[in-house]
Amino acid sequence: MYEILTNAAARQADQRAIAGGIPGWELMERAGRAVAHRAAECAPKGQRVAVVCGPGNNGGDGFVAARILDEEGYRVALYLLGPVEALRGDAAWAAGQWKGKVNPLAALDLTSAALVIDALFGTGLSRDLDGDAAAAIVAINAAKTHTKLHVVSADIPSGIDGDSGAVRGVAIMADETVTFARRKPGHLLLPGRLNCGTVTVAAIGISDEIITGLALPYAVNAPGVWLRAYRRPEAAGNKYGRGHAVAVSGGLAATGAARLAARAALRVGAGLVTVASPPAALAVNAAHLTAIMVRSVDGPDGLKALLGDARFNALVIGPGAGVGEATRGLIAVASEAGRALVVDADGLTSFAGDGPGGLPALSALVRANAAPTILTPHEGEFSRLFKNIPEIIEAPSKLLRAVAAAQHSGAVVVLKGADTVIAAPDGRAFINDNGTPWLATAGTGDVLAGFITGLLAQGMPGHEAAAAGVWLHGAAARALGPGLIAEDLPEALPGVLKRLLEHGGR
Ligand SMILES: NC(=O)C1=CN([C@@H]2O[C@H](COP(=O)(O)OP(=O)(O)OC[C@H]3O[C@@H](n4cnc5c(N)ncnc54)[C@H](O)[C@@H]3O)[C@@H](O)[C@H]2O)[C@@H](O)CC1
Ligand SMILES: Nc1ncnc2c1ncn2[C@@H]1O[C@H](COP(=O)(O)OP(=O)(O)O)[C@@H](O)[C@H]1O
Ligand SMILES: [K+]
Repeated sequence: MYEILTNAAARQADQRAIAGGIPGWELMERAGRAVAHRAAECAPKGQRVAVVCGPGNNGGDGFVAARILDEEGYRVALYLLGPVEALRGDAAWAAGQWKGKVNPLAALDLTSAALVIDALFGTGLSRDLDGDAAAAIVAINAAKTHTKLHVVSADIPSGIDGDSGAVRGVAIMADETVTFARRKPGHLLLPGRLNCGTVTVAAIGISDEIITGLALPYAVNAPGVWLRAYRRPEAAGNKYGRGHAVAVSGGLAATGAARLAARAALRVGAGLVTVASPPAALAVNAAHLTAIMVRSVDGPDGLKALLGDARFNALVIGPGAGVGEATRGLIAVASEAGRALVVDADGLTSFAGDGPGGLPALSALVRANAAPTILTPHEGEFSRLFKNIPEIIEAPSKLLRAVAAAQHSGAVVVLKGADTVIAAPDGRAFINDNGTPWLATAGTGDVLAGFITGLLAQGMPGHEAAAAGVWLHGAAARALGPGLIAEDLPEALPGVLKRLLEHGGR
């Protein structure tokens, strides 16, 4: 159930199910029934329900839901955008089954309604809303603010773009969204996710074989997509088998970020962790570290000497590093030494722009390195790094921006935020949904970079390590809740890992 259906893939899935012998009207009947059943759980029988229907198949789902709720004893009023004669195909069939009145959408009356079924637009939304549809949505959202009106959306809240999560002019604020077969990007990406309320996925007869056959490149970031690649410690193993991670420290006044990353790498299971410290900051780092080792490393040459020891197998460079030539040099050394590498924070900004030493230099390093490189930008760093590449910056969704950036750079790109996207250069991507706004606090990004580095040190492949790091970060944050600070996140990991490994994360 982790796969994500784009609008086009949802249409393909419907078509394959129909070709496989389930008539389209039956898919619609099941879709409408699933919406009606969810709605019936939200309000007692006898209540007034307003069903708003659009001109396509999403509207058809609304006609089915209206009929079922009417049969179950609700007082249903149905409103349609446009004339009933304009409905085509399965939607026309569903309208034919509705024996009640069809009111124009402009006549929408929410007085004393307990429920709204939103079936205006689903995956076929193709432009910004205006006119009667926009007015109805504004009225429904406004009514919700001063009554106990419960809104259930069919497939996706109307006005939300299923592929990007963007609001097309105006969009329904739903309490419940019942989608079909699998979630769409718009259920996971902001702002769409905030409009969905609780999302339920109804099966409607589209089989797992159909979904598998579509070879979908996108999935929700859950243990199911990376747990098989996670390396458990071996019964007869030792720390050397679990990798040696290196966090490269900034100068005297900027050492904390690397220590946060180092602590995270250790907690997530790297066998050994070393902070590579500029000589001037050695005493500060040494004074703050216990299980983590510290080594004096003077600039790129010093790092090159350190990496003469092949056991240092994964590095994080960028937190607290400072922007410029020296940081670029460190990244070049790690990359040329063929090490798994997480480039974060100042490491990313050091390659901003497309001049010499800019993004092309970073991409060349990434492509020449057989080990994985992970870039972990937040939106600001992402814009700085890719600002001159229109096909990345102007891609129509956060999902596609991250995918384009991964394909362009050759690196795994973790585009952070409340809806972090983890994209691989082969075009696959995961969207994360277990974050919490309590993560919006200083240093949590350094911890994330450390989690990923620690997983890479243990030999996890790049895309899976990045995805696992993001999920564990979110799970640790949820386990802590309000008041969390970056330092807490690695300390919450043992409980999260225990639940994950013993009960699959539940
Ligand atoms: N057989 C199928 O294909 C199934 C489809 N289902 C439902 O069908 C939906 C997709 O149906 P459609 O492809 O017909 O698309 P929609 O029903 O989402 O909307 C398309 C219709 O809205 C119009 N439209 C698009 N944007 C508009 C705007 N901004 N203002 C005014 N009109 C606009 C289009 O011209 C078209 O008539 C899914 O979301 C799902 O709810 C389900 O019933 C399951 C089966
Ligand atoms: N509202 C939010 N919901 C979920 N996660 C968030 C939210 N805001 C920030 N985060 C997460 O917190 C981390 C912040 O990283 P970053 O911006 O690099 O901060 P810092 O540089 O202070 O470490 C990222 O993993 C990001 O995805
Ligand atoms: K809808």
